[in-house]
Amino acid sequence: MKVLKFGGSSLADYGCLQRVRELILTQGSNEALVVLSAPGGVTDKLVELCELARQGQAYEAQWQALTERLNALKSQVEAEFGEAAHWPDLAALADKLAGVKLLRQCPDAVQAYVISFGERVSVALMVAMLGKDKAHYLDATACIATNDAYLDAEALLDESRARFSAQLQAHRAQFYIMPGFTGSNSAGELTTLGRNGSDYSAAIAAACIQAEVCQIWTDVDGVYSADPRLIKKATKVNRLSYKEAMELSYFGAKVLHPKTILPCAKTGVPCEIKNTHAPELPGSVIAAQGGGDEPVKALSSLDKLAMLTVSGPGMKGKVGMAARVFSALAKDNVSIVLITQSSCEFSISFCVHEQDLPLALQALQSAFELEMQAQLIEPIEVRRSLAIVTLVGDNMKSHKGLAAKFFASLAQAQVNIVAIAQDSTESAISAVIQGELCQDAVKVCHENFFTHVPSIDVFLLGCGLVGTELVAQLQRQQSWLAERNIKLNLYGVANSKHCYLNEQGVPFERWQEALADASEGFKLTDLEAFVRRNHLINPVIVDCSSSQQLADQYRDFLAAGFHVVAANKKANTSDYDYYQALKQVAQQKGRRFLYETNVGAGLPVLDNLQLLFGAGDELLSFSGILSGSLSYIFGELEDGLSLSEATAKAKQSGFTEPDPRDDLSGTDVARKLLIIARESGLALELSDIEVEPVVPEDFAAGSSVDEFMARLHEQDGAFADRIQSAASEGKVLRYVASIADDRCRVGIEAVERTHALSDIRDGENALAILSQYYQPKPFVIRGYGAGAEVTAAGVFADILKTLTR
Ligand SMILES: NC(=O)C1=CN([C@@H]2O[C@H](COP(=O)(O)OP(=O)(O)OC[C@H]3O[C@@H](n4cnc5c(N)ncnc54)[C@H](OP(=O)(O)O)[C@@H]3O)[C@@H](O)[C@H]2O)C=CC1
Ligand SMILES: N[C@@H](CC=O)C(=O)O
Repeated sequence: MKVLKFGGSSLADYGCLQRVRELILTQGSNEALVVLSAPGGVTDKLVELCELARQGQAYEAQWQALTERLNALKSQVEAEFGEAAHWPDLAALADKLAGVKLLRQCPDAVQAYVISFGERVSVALMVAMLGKDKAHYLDATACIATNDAYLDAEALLDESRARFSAQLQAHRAQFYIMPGFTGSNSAGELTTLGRNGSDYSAAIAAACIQAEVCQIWTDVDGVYSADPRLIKKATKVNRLSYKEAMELSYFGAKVLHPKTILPCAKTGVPCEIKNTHAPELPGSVIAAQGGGDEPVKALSSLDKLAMLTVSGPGMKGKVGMAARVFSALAKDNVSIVLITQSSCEFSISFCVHEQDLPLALQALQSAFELEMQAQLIEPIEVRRSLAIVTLVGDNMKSHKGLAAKFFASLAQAQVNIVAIAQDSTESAISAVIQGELCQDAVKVCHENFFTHVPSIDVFLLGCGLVGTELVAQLQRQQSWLAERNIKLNLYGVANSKHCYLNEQGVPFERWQEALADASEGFKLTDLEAFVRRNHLINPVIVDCSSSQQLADQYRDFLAAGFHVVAANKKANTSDYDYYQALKQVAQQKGRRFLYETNVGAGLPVLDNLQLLFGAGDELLSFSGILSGSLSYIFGELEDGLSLSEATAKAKQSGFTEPDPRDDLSGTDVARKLLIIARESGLALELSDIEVEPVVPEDFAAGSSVDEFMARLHEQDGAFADRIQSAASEGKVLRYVASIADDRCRVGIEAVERTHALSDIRDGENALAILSQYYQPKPFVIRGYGAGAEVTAAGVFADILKTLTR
């Protein structure tokens, strides 16, 4: 025989009742024992009425409304099925409430009687709907034997088994319909099994009759990998072990009452969670073997907790202290959710439900009064508003690194861990955290443990030449990314005046219009709020501006939990302390600071240097052409173009800096050389680089970019002479950067036509690195070192690197 249990949400109105009737009838000619909760909301209302009556307040109007609701259901059922419902005695219930109001007292036994009324109503209605020839009203008080706790009774399985057997034999029927939530003590008085105790009733029944299955019908598809109200991407878990289900329900999973599993586990009856509204879907099966290879099945969270710490010199090495702590709490019926003890035995910490905190404190203070007076025990420390996040999975024991991943995920969510606990079977690992961060913690942990598509959440600052090309590449590469199982979201774009953020992602087709319409400029606090609101776990700020003001904020970006990807060279060429600080804060925060495009645009220059020098190599000397624009300009000069014409063409081709004076002054090359020097271990400042500008410093100063470009032809003559004179010696001019003998220099050099650098033009860069390992022939990198496309591609590659640590 099967046991089927239907919860309150499945019985809320007449339509629901009909659906349940049909589901029962799908059993065909098979017998079934059906356990029913009260119609949705009825038990809560009865509890409220009891409380109002106990306080001597008016409850009558609400009572009236409740009885009207229930009587309306009864009339509907009787009219439809022509069968009189075996209606519970509402008048007796009204008398009880009146008595409570008169006495201003509500003994537990009375309360149990009142609040269990709804279940009897459900059963009366369902028996009438199924017909008395088929269905029998199975009296739960005659079947479930419990202890004397009227409001949170424990079932006595052996005695209940005998009672069930007798009752089923005495009343033969196809369907036994039994009210959930109730039993009776040895005196025959009605007891209740704790809130939502109907699941427990069903499990007890299933265990007692050794049912083939205990089906819990509810309003969700089964047990989820996390609370689906919190986590949109939560998925149904098909199969769990009893242990996994117990851990989950104990630590907050709402779908099952914690006490439900034990009777099933004891007798090996499988338990199945199914959705009344989608009965065709397979539910979640809970059985002896959880099955599946996944190490973590689900995660749950429990909030509104407080942690108490008992500590002091009197604790250390003293036998029986823990026992005294816990028996003091047990005496007052305080349930302990989680316990941890310091390894030096100096303190014991444990969590209780916040509602139990006053009782727990009082119990401990009176138990340790003398020790406290003697200062052997310190005043009990209390931390309120805590939560527990728990990972559950039987297979965790055979996998390494899960705890590390769990704690790293909590760190990623910026959550501080207050305490941790793991049971010795390694089926559950729990962290106590601040309650207000519980949702963040669950979201990040779920993303890391269950979402197998890693995501990168990009905010692009600077949408000029490089930034615009980057957006185009992000759009173009979406399917390439999807094939590689990567979700790359562009959530924000900003220029110097506007910042556009969109929780659905920036629309690729009209991002420029959206940005132009945005009213506010970029503020880090807005991005932080956005990330928090949307629970993003891999946010990346991409700087494709040349703004010093943004570069100065990288430390804050990293500290706020963003990765930083920079095409902008200004942070790495700020003072050396800042350059160092950025690396440190990135390391501390577990975030990446990536800037491959700072030197050689898309060429893999800095990655290679970091690999070489990170593996113990040492730089001996360096020489190369580091400027795409100057490589282009000097090549064009060789072909007969003037300096002003060549510069205009370089600018048009996207090789120059936003302000071409940065190139012609040698500053941009000096920045790149400084970065190479720093990456090689030299603690230099920008002022340490000797710079020979292409055009005199005073010529470049004080005008706008347009004015400068308009006047540049004034330098054409002098430059033509220089080219001419080099040519007469069979040489060409190149803008060369070098590090040799602790001297860093950038400037114009006349090189033989046979020299390797004479060939470098058209925007190409070339770098020759002579090192301990690479000598006498240098390690050489060559390729296009400027231009929107290669630079954006380099930025793109850096963005992808944020997925790896
Ligand atoms: N071109 C190349 O080959 C390479 C370039 N780079 C680097 O890439 C960066 C971008 O170059 P490029 O695209 O040519 O520059 P652009 O001048 O074309 O674009 C710069 C962008 O940055 C924006 N911006 C400026 N200040 C801010 C701010 N405070 N907040 C947000 N956005 C801001 C500008 O906004 P607005 O339009 O409102 O002024 C503009 O959108 C530079 O640092 C450059 O050195 C690196 C390697 C190679
Ligand atoms: N303006 C720069 C662009 C890359 O950093 C150059 O000319 O190389």
